[in-house]
Amino acid sequence: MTALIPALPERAALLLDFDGTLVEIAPTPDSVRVPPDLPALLERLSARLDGALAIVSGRPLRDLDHFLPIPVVKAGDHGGTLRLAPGAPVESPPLPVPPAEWRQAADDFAAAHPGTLVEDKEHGFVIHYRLAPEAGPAALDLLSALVATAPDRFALLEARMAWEVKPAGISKATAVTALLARAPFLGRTPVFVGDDVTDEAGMAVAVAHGGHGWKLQDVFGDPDGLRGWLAAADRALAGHG
Ligand SMILES: O=P(O)(O)OC[C@H]1O[C@H](O[C@H]2O[C@H](CO)[C@@H](O)[C@H](O)[C@H]2O)[C@H](O)[C@@H](O)[C@@H]1O
Repeated sequence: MTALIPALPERAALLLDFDGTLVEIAPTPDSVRVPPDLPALLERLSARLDGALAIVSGRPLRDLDHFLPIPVVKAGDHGGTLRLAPGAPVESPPLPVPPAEWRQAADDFAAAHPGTLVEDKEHGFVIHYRLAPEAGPAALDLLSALVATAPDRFALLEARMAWEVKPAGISKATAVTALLARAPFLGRTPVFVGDDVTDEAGMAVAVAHGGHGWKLQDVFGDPDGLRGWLAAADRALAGHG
């Protein structure tokens, strides 16, 4: 696999998904393990790319700050939020909040389906069924019925062993488009790496800008393979490649 991995293009901009890409999938959202040397590696790479490295995730920014407490560009909430630097204002279009009854219905669902759990986001929520796979179809039925009552405002997103209610009209394409329009990303060759269907919109924008959309499993195999490649890119950019 390693021999086939492409090199980082000249004057690249790196756009990296988090769950399942930079870190291995864990049983629950809170139990993700970040390798101790990953934050420093990402911070170094960002500096070597003049800041043109962004984490582009479905997670809220607060989660990204918790797992990666480093000053790199972060886009969260599947394109709903963007922050160019720590302490910088969070850029976000006006987004709807799901009705309280929807959120209550998700709690009721979790109570009735042991092993499932509900993850809250400011403008949506997720039903995770990784620990109760048999509940996946029922979660889909519930959430698609809810979203069908307000399709102009909300959309249902399939994630890995999870279904998410999120605002309609935003995606990782939103975040990547916004980033590539401004410095330090503007004019660079974007490389988006992700593992999930939710990443495909971001990959498509990178390709449309003359760059690459790399599916983790196809190019790197697993997050460990990607981290090794990032470390090699770091050494190459430092002139020790
Ligand atoms: O865009 P990403 O950074 O890939 O985030 C996508 C979602 O990831 C998280 O859920 C997934 O990862 C969990 C931890 O490994 C796993 O337990 C779960 O089954 C996966 O679906 C996160 O919880 C979501 O908020 C993100 O949208």
